[in-house]
Amino acid sequence: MARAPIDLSVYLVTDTVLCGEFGAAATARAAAAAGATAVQLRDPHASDDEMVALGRAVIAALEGSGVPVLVNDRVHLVHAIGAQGAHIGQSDLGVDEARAILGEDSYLGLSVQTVDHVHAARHHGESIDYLGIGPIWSQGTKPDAAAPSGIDTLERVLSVSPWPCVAIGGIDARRTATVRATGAAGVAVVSAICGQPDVAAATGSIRAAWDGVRV
Ligand SMILES: Cc1ncc(COP(=O)(O)OP(=O)(O)O)c(N)n1
Ligand SMILES: Cc1ncsc1CCOP(=O)(O)O
Ligand SMILES: [Mg+2]
Repeated sequence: MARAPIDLSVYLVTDTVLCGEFGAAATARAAAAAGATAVQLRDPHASDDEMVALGRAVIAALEGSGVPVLVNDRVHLVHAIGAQGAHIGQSDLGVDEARAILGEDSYLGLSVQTVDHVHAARHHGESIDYLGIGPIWSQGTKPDAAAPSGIDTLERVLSVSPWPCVAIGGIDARRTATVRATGAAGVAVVSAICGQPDVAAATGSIRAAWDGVRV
C-alpha cells in the first residue's frame, strides 16, 4: 500500500446547487488557493455523465494545486473522472467492493455515526484511509442525514478509531477550533464555503481557525 497520508485539515465537500452560478470548479479552485487541502465532489442529483463532466472540470480547476479530489458515493466514476479517491457511507456500496473498484492507489473514506460503526469497520484496516463523522451539529445540507450527534460522539469515535477522522455537519470557522481541540484530523465543510459571497475569504477563515490563527 503506497498511498501517502492525505491532508484532511480543511476538506471542502462541494454542493452544485449551493455553489450556484459561481460553480463547483471555481469554488474548488478558490478554496484550494485559500487553504482547502482536499475536495469531495458531492452531487446526489447529478447523472453519472454530469458527474463525470463536473468532476473533470473540478480536476482541471485544481491543476497544479496538489489538492486531491474524492468522489462521493459513485466509486465507479473515480477513474473516468481522474479523481484520487472516493468517499462512501453506511448505506453505500461496501468497503471491499469499493476498494476492488478503486485499486490500491486511490483514497477511500468511510462515514460513521457511532462507535459500533468503527468496530464493524475495523477489519478493513488499510483499505480505509479516513473516517468522516457526522453530522456533529445541526445542518441543512443533507436532508436524509442522521440527527446531529454532538461533539461527545466525535470524541468517543476518535478514542477508538485507528484511522484519521474528519468531522462534518454544521461546521463553520467558529466551530473549527472546537473540532481541532478534539484531536480530529480535519473539518469537512459544505455550506460554510459553497455559495458564500467570497469563497476564498470563507475558506481562509476556516483555515485560520484550524491553524489557530486569530483573525
Ligand atoms: C467527509 C464526509 N463525511 C461524511 C459524509 C457523509 O457520507 P454519507 O453518509 O454516505 O452521505 P452522502 O454524503 O453520501 O449523502 C461525507 N459525504 N463526507
Ligand atoms: C454530507 C453530509 N454528511 C453529514 S452532514 C453533511 C452535510 C454537511 O453540510 P454543512 O457543512 O453545510 O453543514
Ligand atoms: Mg454516501
